[in-house]
Amino acid sequence: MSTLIHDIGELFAADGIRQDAAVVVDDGRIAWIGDSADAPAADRAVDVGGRAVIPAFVDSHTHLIFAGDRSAEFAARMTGTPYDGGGIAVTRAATVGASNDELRALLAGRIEESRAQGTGTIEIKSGYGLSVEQEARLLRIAREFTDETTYLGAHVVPPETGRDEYVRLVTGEMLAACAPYAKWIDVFCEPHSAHAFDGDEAREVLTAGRVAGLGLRVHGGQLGYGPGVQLAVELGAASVDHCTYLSDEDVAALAGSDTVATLLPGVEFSTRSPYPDARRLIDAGVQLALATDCNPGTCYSNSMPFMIAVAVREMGMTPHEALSAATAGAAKSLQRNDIGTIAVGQAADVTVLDAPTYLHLAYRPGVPIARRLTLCSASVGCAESPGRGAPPLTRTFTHPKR
Ligand SMILES: N=CN[C@@H](CCC(=O)O)C(=O)O
Ligand SMILES: [Zn+2]
Repeated sequence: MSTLIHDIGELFAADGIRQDAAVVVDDGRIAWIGDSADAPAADRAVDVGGRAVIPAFVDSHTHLIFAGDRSAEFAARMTGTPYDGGGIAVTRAATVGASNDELRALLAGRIEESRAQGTGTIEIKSGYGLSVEQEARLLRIAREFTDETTYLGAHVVPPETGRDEYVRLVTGEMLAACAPYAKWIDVFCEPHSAHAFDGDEAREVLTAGRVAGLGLRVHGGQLGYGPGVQLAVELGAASVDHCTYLSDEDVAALAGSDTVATLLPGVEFSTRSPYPDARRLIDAGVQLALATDCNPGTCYSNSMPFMIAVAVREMGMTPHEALSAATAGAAKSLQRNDIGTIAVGQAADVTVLDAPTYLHLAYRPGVPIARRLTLCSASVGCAESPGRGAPPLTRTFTHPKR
């Protein structure tokens, strides 16, 4: 069934921003893009009333599968207690104690929240199991929701196991149990945390993951300067995430590489830390992504519009750069060329803004204007906010430039 989406006030297309545009979707793919006035006939039509349409956000870094609550840890941070990764053990205990159905329900609810804020593709990491059975269980459940699953057994060293023994487990039996459910392997490479992994340990983890056929991702430069970024580039990781603390050598290595630097501004917001300098990276030619890192410790927000607003306000990104990083950049970090842009042939995964222009993403922080468009064979609609419903597409907008 083909669908015509028309009266698009502003279309954030791969070849530039178009006004008064229309898009035809056929069989889940974008089949035609042009002026609304020239739109061909289709089996059904959706009038978006002058709203802006953008690619659905790609949230390329989340830890969405967990149980428990760490709001008290957040409150303590706001009065000066620094983050060091120690709270991961608290989430582990709650997660291990939750049944499969409880975890499924928690994850489904968080994904529903993400969709209601305009997110299409979501990456999900394990990392709150820290044993063979529990890590495999988390990935099995996450796989029910997304193909973008990441094995993060190397999140922290659990207290009951020695460091060397744990690295052996993560690179051996645990990897074998988890690899069938994972596309990626990740490691928290952070010499500034007693709980995380140093450069040599991270290298062992990533090398073993690569041998098992997994793509590489790295948590690097979150709490201080360290080897994570250089290691990611050297091993050809798809992405190195956080990049809050970067030496000039780190920036130069990223600039000459295919490794995407994924910035996670919700973490700096929620840990009251200095933001990464996105401008420095863009000016050096580094490819950037923006993602939420949604997790119970450093950022319990799955709002991509919020990340865009913070990146623009605090990190020197233009609204265009921030939206591109949250869509095309994040798609690149997942090595996906079918999502993250609006162009003929791409997956028809788009988000409608209750606004005349994408600039409102940063201009109206905290206002729920983004909704992923769902194109089911039976119906067309916008993802609903849990308990609140989607605003109907009845209001119309006139683009400010017209
Ligand atoms: N830093 C490592 N992992 C997460 C935080 C996990 C937690 O504190 O529960 C992050 O990306 O920030
Ligand atoms: Zn993370």
